[in-house]
Amino acid sequence: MLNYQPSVTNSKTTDPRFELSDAARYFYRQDWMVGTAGNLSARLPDDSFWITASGKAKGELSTSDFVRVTLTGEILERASANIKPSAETIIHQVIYSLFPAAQACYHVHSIEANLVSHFTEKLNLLLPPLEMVKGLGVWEENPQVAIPIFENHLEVPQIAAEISDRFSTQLPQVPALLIRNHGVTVWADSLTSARNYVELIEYIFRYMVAARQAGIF
Ligand SMILES: CSCCC(=O)C(=O)COP(=O)(O)O
Ligand SMILES: [Zn+2]
Repeated sequence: MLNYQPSVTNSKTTDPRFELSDAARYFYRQDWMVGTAGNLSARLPDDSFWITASGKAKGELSTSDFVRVTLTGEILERASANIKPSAETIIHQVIYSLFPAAQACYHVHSIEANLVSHFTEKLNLLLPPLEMVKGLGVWEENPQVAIPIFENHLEVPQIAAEISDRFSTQLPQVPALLIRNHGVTVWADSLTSARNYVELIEYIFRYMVAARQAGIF
């Protein structure tokens, strides 16, 4: 068992579960975490991470709706034995293992993410060269940025293995990936940045759907 001792137990400033719950509520209100959809996590100093428990309504999370797990998926802390970590925890494990600077990993389901996942059959989806792309860390004129797409296998470990395999040889241009017919996952060096990345990428997806309807992109 790894030792993680928050300086003040359940303090809003030190316990990331409060900020994760706030973010989930915000995403729920945007229709990006409808019902139980999506999962959010935050890494702790000992490399374990808090992740949303599986099947919880994301608009009304409390601190007991989280599970603390290791990078290998071992459960360290939970409110009760019947609470399970997100069914997609292994994807968060892969992201934290591949990207040591990642402090948060957010996964949401939006209608637009599912629509744009059909704009190509390839492994990468080209994003429009919008100013918003700068918010994802690409400061180029007319940026040609693509987001990696993965197939939505029934077995989540297969999705995670494909993410791990592909990213081990080719790093993505932006800290985001799309699972076809499923949703987007972003990671960042802070919880605030992860929330911003979700908003930015969802804005870009909304633009792509609207632009396609207008015959632009
Ligand atoms: C209704 S969402 C289906 C499962 C899923 O894709 C998801 O993001 C939520 O799963 P979790 O186990 O994290 O609640
Ligand atoms: Zn999901």
